[in-house]
Amino acid sequence: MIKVENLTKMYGNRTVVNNVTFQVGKGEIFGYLGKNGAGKSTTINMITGIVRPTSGKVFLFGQDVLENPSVIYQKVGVLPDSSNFYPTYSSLDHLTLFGELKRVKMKKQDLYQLLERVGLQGHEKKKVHSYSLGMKKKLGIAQALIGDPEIIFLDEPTSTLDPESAIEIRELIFALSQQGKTIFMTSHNLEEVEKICHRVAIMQNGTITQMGTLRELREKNQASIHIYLVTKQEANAKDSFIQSLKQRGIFAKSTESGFHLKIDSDQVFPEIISIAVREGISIYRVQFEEVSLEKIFLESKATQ
Ligand SMILES: Nc1ncnc2c1ncn2[C@@H]1O[C@H](COP(=O)(O)OP(=O)(O)OP(=O)(O)O)[C@@H](O)[C@H]1O
Repeated sequence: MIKVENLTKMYGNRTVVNNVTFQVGKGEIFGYLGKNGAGKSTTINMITGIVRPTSGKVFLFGQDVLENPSVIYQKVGVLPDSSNFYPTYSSLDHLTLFGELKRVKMKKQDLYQLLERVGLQGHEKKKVHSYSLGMKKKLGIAQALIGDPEIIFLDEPTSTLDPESAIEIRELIFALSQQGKTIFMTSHNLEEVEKICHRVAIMQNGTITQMGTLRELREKNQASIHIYLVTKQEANAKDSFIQSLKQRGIFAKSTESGFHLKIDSDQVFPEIISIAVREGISIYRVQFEEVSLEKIFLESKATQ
């Protein structure tokens, strides 16, 4: 649905997006991460036709955006990094106006439904100057959903939202992807990205330094999965279990409450269970600890 090839943006002598290439498929939630100034918004602005690339290509639905800009407006929704609204207009007024600009015919009922989807029910007729930052963000998301777009770009969709609203918006994003919509979102909230994104790209100083599913990033970064097993076993039975695991090349050591194991892939887990059964080890509790996206992100910074 989205294909970006060698996309570059220079402002004067400064390269703010440098030779970026990626693709996003239908129904995917793609997370674009990076610290402030990394070039995330500039990438979105180039894909959505707001900023002209210095070089490179952008294809949406297989069509070259620079050659055929009309595709952008018809089937694409955008929540920009900052939305400007008319203070004396209500949510209903804004959606009506944006609908007209996008040439989408919407009945009053559709507008109410859209505002309910983003959690603005009860505020439809209130003027925007009385809105909190979070309410303006929700209005921006409603605006992005006008015309039921196939590709939705969301620049920081949950920043400024309270935790409850952020959960609602995450559920909405997830539901949109379940309906086959393609979501490209930026976020600073790594925990959020871990929860909802199918794939991520990490951007640093205009360049993508890591890209893939979380599993791929973990494997690429040789990130181990730590497993803690709680048991009430006698010491000699524990030793025998540890020896069997070591013979299979699995790191294992005894702890006060049981065992600490380290594996590179969860594919090994069924074998661990088989060995435990064979060795007569009763396991009361299992705790997994996987390397977080935050760690990958921080380590990725350290390599620069
Ligand atoms: N119109 C412009 N002219 C000159 N420099 C610009 C312009 N727009 C953006 N930049 C610079 O490009 C760099 C990337 O900006 P961009 O807004 O894409 O970053 P970002 O990753 O979205 O950051 P944030 O998380 O703060 O939104 C920044 O250093 C910014 O100052």
